[in-house]
Amino acid sequence: MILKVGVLASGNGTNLQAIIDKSRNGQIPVRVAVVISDRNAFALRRARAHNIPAYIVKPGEYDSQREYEQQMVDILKKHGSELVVLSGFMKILSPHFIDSFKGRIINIHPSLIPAFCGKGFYGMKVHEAVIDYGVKITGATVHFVDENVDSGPIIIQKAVAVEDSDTPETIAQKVHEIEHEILPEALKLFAQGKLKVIGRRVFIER
Ligand SMILES: Nc1nc2c(c(=O)[nH]1)N[C@@H](CN(C=O)c1ccc(C(=O)N[C@@H](CCC(=O)O)C(=O)O)cc1)CN2
Ligand SMILES: NCC(=O)N[C@@H]1O[C@H](COP(=O)([O-])[O-])[C@@H](O)[C@H]1O
Repeated sequence: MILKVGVLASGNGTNLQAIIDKSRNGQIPVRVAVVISDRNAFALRRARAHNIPAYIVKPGEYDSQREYEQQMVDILKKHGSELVVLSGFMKILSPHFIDSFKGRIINIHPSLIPAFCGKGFYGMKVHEAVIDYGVKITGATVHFVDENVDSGPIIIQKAVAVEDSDTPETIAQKVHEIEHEILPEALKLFAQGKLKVIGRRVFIER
């Protein structure tokens, strides 16, 4: 059974590219049905290069957060999205959007949640905070999305060492490599129906 996913992205789209590549070569039972961004992100160019419908939906063009989010919901449902993937998406979604896809929204975050997450922690800001704090490991997290930020049940995490020579840029590169592995894996597990959420915990049927 091929899972149709809708992707929301605000940036370069390397995680989107990983999903596209692994779905096209049959590694994961997934098809990217639509991509939406809040800005003219390079991720949209990646989608169009593979003939995937791609939309810019700008929050500032709507009278309310609800109308903005409803436009995205309508597009996602028009394209048959069964799971919504936040792949470097930079807008915090309200309960209206969350309720429209209850239990069917996942996010990739570039740290080991609950460290370095929440409002204000995105992109390079996360890796800068990792260096500033002096932690010895970091990594990436795939989690279900709820109405709070980066607080949903965790699906997969993978860690990497922070070396003395590391910079935010070198950490970003190492974390990206992890992300491009664990996000597709999480999609595969969801598509196979192998994720069971009990309270805050996600149990994976092996
Ligand atoms: N309801 C939820 N919405 C979103 C979640 C979530 O877990 N629950 N995850 C984020 C993605 N994210 C971290 O993984 C994240 C994205 C953005 C921010 C943030 O502080 N954004 C700034 C605006 C930045 C911009 O517009 O460029 C802000 O809101 O002030 C924090 C975490 C996606 N949505
Ligand atoms: N808090 C959200 C956040 O910081 N997300 C991060 O944005 C990057 C997007 O990269 P990409 O556009 O190349 O996939 C990724 O590192 C992702 O974890």
